[in-house]
Amino acid sequence: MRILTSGESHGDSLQGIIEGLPANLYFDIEYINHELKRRQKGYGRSERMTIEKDEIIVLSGINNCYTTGNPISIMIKNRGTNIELTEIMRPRPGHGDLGGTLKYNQKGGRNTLERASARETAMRVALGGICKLLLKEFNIGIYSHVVQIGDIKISKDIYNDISKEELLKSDESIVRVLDKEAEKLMMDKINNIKKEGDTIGGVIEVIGMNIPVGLGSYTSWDKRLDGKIAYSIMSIPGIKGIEFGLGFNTSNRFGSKVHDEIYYDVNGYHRKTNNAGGIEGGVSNGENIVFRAVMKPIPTLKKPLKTIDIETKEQVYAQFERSDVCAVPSASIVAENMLAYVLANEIKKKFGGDSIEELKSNFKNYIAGLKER
Ligand SMILES: Cc1cc2nc3c(=O)[nH]c(=O)nc-3n(C[C@H](O)[C@H](O)[C@H](O)COP(=O)(O)O)c2cc1C
Ligand SMILES: C=C(O[C@@H]1CC(C(=O)O)=C[C@@H](OP(=O)(O)O)[C@H]1O)C(=O)O
Repeated sequence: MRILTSGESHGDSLQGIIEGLPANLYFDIEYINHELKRRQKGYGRSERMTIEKDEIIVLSGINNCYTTGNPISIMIKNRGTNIELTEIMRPRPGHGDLGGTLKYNQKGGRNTLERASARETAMRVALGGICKLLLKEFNIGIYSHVVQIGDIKISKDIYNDISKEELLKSDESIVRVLDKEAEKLMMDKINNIKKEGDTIGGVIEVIGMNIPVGLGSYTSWDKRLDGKIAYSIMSIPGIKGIEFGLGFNTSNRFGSKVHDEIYYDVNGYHRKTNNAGGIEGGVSNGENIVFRAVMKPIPTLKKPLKTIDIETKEQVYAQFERSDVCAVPSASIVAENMLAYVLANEIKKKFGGDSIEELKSNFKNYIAGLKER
């Protein structure tokens, strides 16, 4: 399976293609549009999110609401196109403006901004939403929540014992946080930072549930599941790091307090802890896949940082255009859908099949075989 996106932030539309989905999968447009709505929410976003009403238009690959096995192409119309697209001569530190201008031999940063912008992540969520539809056929669910904004953290380390029902409640919070007290503090923080003309980042946690053992492989470096997930998550604009399970905290514990001991009962192998975040040796181990990712503060500051005018080489202040102050909650939805893409790809790779019926039958055989092992 593969996905491809195109389109500029303030152009007519975003376009996307997904290739390799099995035939006969119910193509639930409402579900995909709901994912798009979830990405548009979040405290600290700019007025652009009140202008955009992200919905997909299907161009090809679907017949009577079912996939055909053909590549699927979709489009999302941009509404926020009526701004003056001035050249960016005062590149913003932290954004792609300067690097893109130099690399592509441009006059300024406009063409870079248009594509480096996280507007593109709307299409990724639509394509990832299609992947979520495939995963739902296997009862695999992907959830997320925000665990930190600036220096405000949720009070409880909950990744090990949280239920799907609890996680779904993050959709009810405008910061996507499950801790009411932290929610208030985070909103205050975002308000204060906005008043100061500054921006703020944070940390998200993403959890994949009901993952079968055996996705990914250690046989070659580029087949490792954690590597593939890390790549997809690090590709989200603004994401600066990812850790699986106990992650960076494995460094300050002994092995006996890190590795998840193995047990067996009528349901097969299982663990009582999940410090590995569901992946060992580059292969899913049947526990939840759990990772956290950190997003840096938004680079466009109302009170701008120093930069150089590309034309005059004078020391000036960076350009300011309408901008988010915090987009961490939205990034968590993008991350969910990037994970969906990686997992759907792995399911397709491991179980094969050109129709959903064939894929499910192969999956069922594998799961039945595991019970005898
Ligand atoms: C959902 C989302 C919304 C964003 N909104 C803005 C924004 O309004 N202004 C901005 O300067 N950066 C915004 N960013 C972040 C930039 O796109 C990002 O920092 C930039 O592309 C450079 O990131 P990189 O160095 O990680 O590639 C947003 C990111 C995401 C994921
Ligand atoms: C448009 C989206 O995010 C945009 C991402 C973004 C950036 O620089 O990354 C800059 C802003 O765009 P604008 O300058 O038009 O206000 C955000 O609104 C979106 O998430 O759909």
